[in-house]
Amino acid sequence: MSSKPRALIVDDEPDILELLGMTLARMSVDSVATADLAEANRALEAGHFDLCLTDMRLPDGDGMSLVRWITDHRPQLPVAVITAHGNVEAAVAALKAGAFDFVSKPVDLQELRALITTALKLRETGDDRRKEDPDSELARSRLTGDSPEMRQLRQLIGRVARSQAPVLISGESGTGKELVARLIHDSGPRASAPFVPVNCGAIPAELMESELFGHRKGSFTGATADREGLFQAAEGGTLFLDEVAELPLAMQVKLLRVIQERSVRPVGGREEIPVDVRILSATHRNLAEAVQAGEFREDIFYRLNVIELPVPSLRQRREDLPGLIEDILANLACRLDMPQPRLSDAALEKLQSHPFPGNVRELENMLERAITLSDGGQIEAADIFIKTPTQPANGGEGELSLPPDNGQPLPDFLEDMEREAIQRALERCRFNKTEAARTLGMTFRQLRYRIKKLDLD
Ligand SMILES: Nc1ncnc2c1ncn2[C@@H]1O[C@H](COP(=O)(O)OP(=O)(O)OP(=O)(O)O)[C@@H](O)[C@H]1O
Repeated sequence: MSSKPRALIVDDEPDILELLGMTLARMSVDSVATADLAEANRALEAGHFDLCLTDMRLPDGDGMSLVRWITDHRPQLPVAVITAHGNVEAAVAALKAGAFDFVSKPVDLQELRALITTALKLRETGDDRRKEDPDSELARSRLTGDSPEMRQLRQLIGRVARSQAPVLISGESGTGKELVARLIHDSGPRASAPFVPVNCGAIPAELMESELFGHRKGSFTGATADREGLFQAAEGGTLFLDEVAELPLAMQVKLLRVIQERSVRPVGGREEIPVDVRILSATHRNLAEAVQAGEFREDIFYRLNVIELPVPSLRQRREDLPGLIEDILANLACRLDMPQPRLSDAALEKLQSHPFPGNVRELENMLERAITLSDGGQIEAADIFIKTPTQPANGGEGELSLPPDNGQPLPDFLEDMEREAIQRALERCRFNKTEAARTLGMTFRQLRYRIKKLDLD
């Protein structure tokens, strides 16, 4: 691809046309300036473009109709909109309609340059193979499953990977939400920059601001040096907010500001630091319900949920089970440096009749346990241990007993009891951590911490 990239600019304000044209020229991009929709359409019909920048309000109509036309007829052409300052609705509507990004007036040159760079990267990766096959090899190799649900998910991933719009990945625990987020990052123009996952439920509320936005030396006890936050660590790449429903309300407000301004202010700092980060988030909860319950702010929900990507549960795609088992056993065998065991028919049947409330993660745990129990090259039904609410790990719902008189140190015994109580609660609540935390009389955050500490995940 040796020829210079070409951009189409659509705006009726001569000053903006000039600014955009000059910025593009400095980045070695040729541009064609048009002042209204009719002219833009003629240009699109006549030639090839690698990027389109359009104003929202045009003399003969709405920039949105151009976004829709391009999405339908030129899906490989990244189109970005120029919105009036503070018009969040217009920006969100354009992203939903297929715009890959937006820039607001007055146009910030640094932001504009970052946008153009990302769009041009799409040109480099948008080869013909990808055009014909959105269900890419990369996605197939990582996300196992040939069910229609899985194929559709992979196609959606391919599509949203090209956009810069925030995506909310929803689905039950263990369905593969983090895997999906990584795939969106790795299949898009930000792949060579960092992917930074943040578990919003695991960071103590009082540290969250400094973790996300960084801090200046001396801003609080223990801040012995300047430290950059996770937003800056993800510069040019993707920040993945896992368990986003657990973000405290005060942090939601701060996050909204960062998304809107595209800059962060470290704790104790006065300056704003511009950041170019795409935000993906995930939740196993129904965020719309959390908004209704007053636990999640509607404005931030609206900004994070520009595109919703639901990940199906294992129950919704049972036909994928044999393929998943095969892949997981192959991975485990490789990790444990042993030949890949086979699964007896009875063992497969046993797995097929289980509802898998903990989804793929539960299947992985079950097979890992089975592999260590099985002797020889075959996993039998007896090696598959299915925990049900009525048949917990220790064989019965009995009382937790006193320490055995075997000299076990008390702290170890207490830790065992804690582990057992948490495991039972999780099983009773079908691995819904929020619910389990409630029955244990602790906050979700505390439970996440204990699970991590006790290595229960
Ligand atoms: N379709 C799939 N193919 C292969 N592996 C999968 C698939 N889906 C999930 N996994 C595996 O299952 C495990 C759980 O996935 P992941 O951590 O992405 O789930 P999650 O939805 O983010 O869970 P949680 O909500 O509990 O954080 C991972 O080890 C992941 O690699």
